[in-house]
Amino acid sequence: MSRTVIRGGLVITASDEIHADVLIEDGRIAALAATGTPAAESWTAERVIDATGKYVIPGGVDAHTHMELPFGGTFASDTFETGTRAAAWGGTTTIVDFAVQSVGHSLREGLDAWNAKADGKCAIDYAFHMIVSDVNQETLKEMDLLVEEGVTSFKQFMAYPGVFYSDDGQILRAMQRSAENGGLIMMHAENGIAIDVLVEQALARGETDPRYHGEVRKALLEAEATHRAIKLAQVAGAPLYVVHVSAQEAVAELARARDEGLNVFGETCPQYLFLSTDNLAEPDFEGSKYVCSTPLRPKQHQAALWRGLRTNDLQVVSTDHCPFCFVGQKELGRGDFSKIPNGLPGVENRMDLLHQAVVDGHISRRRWIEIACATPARMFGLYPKKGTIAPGADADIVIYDPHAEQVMSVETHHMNVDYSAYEGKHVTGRVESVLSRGEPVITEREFTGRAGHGVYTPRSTCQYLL
Ligand SMILES: NC(=O)NCCC(=O)O
Ligand SMILES: [Zn+2]
Ligand SMILES: [Zn+2]
Repeated sequence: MSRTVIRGGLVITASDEIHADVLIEDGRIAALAATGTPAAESWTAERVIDATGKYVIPGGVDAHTHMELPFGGTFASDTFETGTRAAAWGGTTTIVDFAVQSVGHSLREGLDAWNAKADGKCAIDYAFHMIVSDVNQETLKEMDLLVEEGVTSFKQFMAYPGVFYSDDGQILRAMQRSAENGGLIMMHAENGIAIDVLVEQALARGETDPRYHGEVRKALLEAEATHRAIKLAQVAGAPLYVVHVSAQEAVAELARARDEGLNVFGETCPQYLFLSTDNLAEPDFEGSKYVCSTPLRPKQHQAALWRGLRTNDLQVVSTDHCPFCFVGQKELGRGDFSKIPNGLPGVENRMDLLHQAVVDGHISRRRWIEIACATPARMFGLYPKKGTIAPGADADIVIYDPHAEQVMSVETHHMNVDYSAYEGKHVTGRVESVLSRGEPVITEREFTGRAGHGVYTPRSTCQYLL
């Protein structure tokens, strides 16, 4: 039996903060005991990690990543190998990525393809949601099978007509199915049909710069789609999780639905909390680095997002990590913002940025762990294996130095992308060491993991329903 003890740290979970030692046996947490007590002192182990003065927190659960996603004629630049290694550097020990059903193909074909991309490559554990792009009778039957085997959430798009888009009828059918089989529909809520009209009109006026991406993808069209998705879910009697919420008007729709007692949930991302349309307006095509959908919003939307995270009208912060290099990828949209591949890098930055939110007073330490670890694990059927520090849980643990100072930069990050969305940002706090199922993946700021350590992790259904 292999044993590790982590001594002297402040153990933080979504519910508690205690000075405790943590005993790990064979990759799982075996026990916690208050530091200095006879019980803790009696533990012996081959590996002892001194966490004095540090936080001992659950590994992050990033429930929204896109490694190698095909988009706009190119592929997201992080592979499962590079992306999960970068995630580990940033204190994330589980990702839930999106397998894609292409139109005319089955869900199974998409899932098999994504399994093949990830198999043997990942440094940390991983699971899959399924993007449903082609709702038909076969797809609906396949959804039942996928839920049974641990792919329990399905993303649909009200945006991107002709690519991932589903109409209201297709959405309603998938929601009705998920009401029966226990799956959770994740919605990209933007009115893509209306947006495409505005894109065409903007380009006809010669408005081709990246900043127009933010102007045509209007907050009202995010709010309208969010409202419609909520009503469709209500008709179907299904729970709903709205991804990458960025507009204050969309937060208001979620808050109203939750006040009515509906099982409606919302996720936002660090880019909406820390970046804005000011970035999209950067000159010399630099704004393309910040093109994602939903788009970055004017700064005043950020207050509503922080408030939503405090009031639990928003429950999760994921990255929507979908990196494209500036050179050769974002550049595809020079002269036409609609051709810029959509997405930002961030899988390595999330835990640190949210710790900075603690330092800045936006959220408490326990809320940091709740929105970044515990709730995503519960929302997507991974709890308590993932997302907490408790006996029986996987020993996915981060030793976090809350006093270290760092400056985020492409020069020092590990993501396979040629820019940082947070270049030059000063952050207090840094990951020092990371264990994945008890194995050291980052050891005092050295990568000690390996491709293939991470395993596919089937999920149960949502554990967060009212
Ligand atoms: N968000 C984004 O811009 N790219 C990834 C695809 C998606 O999540 O819609
Ligand atoms: Zn989306
Ligand atoms: Zn996404």
